[in-house]
Amino acid sequence: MNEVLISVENLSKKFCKDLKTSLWYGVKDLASGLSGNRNERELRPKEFWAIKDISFELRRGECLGLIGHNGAGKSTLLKILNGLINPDAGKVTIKGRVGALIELGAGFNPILSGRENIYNNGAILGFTRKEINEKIEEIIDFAEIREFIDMPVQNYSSGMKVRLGFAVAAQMQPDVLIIDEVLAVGDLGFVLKCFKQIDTILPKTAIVFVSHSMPMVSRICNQIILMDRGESIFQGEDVGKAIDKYYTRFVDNESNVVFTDGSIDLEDIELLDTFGYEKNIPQLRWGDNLKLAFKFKINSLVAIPAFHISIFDKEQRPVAIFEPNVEELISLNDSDRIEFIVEHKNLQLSKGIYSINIVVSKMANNEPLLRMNGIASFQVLHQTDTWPPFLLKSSYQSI
Ligand SMILES: Nc1ncnc2c1ncn2[C@@H]1O[C@H](COP(=O)(O)OP(=O)(O)OP(=O)(O)O)[C@@H](O)[C@H]1O
Repeated sequence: MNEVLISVENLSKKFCKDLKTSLWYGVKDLASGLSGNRNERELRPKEFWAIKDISFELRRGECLGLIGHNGAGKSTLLKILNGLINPDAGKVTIKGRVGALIELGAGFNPILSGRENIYNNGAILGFTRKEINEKIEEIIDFAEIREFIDMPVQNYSSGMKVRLGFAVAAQMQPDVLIIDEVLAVGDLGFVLKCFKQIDTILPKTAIVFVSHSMPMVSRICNQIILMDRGESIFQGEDVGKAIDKYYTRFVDNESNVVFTDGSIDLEDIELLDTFGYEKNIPQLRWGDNLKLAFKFKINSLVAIPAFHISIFDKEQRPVAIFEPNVEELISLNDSDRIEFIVEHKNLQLSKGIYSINIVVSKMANNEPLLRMNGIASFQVLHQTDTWPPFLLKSSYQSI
């Protein structure tokens, strides 16, 4: 087994909601610090735990994902790991060189050029000028900002700052690499390059990665801490389960009309032949048939409608679309309602929660009549924790 590079024991950090009180506590702590602060594990009025009792160990070759909603304490934990702030209680032990990409542009001196900043940051990481000289061309190439390398960093775009930051942090081959949400501002080409670089350095590095993008987290992390109000509410190597838990905190059952010309309204949608319910969300088992019953009310329809029904995952990425109807479902003069069932057999969406959007348009020219998001949600059940949107029924035979 590889050596432990990061060891965190019962780490806690409290903050105060009010600046004045915070300053007063600061003075008091300073005084009591001299005689030994005995209240470090207790909260005083207006204080709260930004980090509470977090413990973990990370070895070379491992990548820990820190996930949780806004304000959960992820960045605070990273800042403690990076030595930017001190914890109130607990202990952090880090071995080796630490590369960190924390806040956009943090760690850069804005009035210095990109090149000068590379030397500065390299020196902070503990490299000699000679070592940096050997690496600098690679860093500039990796960041793809050669044209701008002698321009002050304050004039860089946010993507350029991240490119430079990541290039320095990753090319210097640190033992520990700390990455906060920053990759979110890089363009796709750069993000792909970063992932490739992370894959290359990971065997020799321990990485702590904070992100709100679960596809990114599942792509690189082999263990997760799910945080909520400073505490770890899930911790372990079951990345799929952690992501599941993260998502179920954001179930949204509100449907909304994005566009309507008033000619047709959705009256009802129902999932048929469901397996069960959890918190009002109908459940299906993987491999079941997905059967949706729609009821529309016609107000003043003059054209034959086509129905485009699509399925979105929890990240609001479209994962599938039903073929639209090519024939009219009812002759328009017959009724003031359109009711139909649409069915897809043998659902192979992997486990997780999905939502449904619908667009009703004129069949002849696709002109929209009604567009609604989140008209229904459903959950697919399966015993294996998989992340990709499809789990394909498969058979294997040896040849
Ligand atoms: N210097 C500070 N003084 C007081 N409160 C702070 C300070 N820094 C952070 N906090 C508070 O600590 C809590 C945790 O913040 P933190 O930035 O760690 O959350 P996060 O999980 O990184 O959130 P996000 O997903 O939004 O980046 C928040 O309630 C925040 O307001």
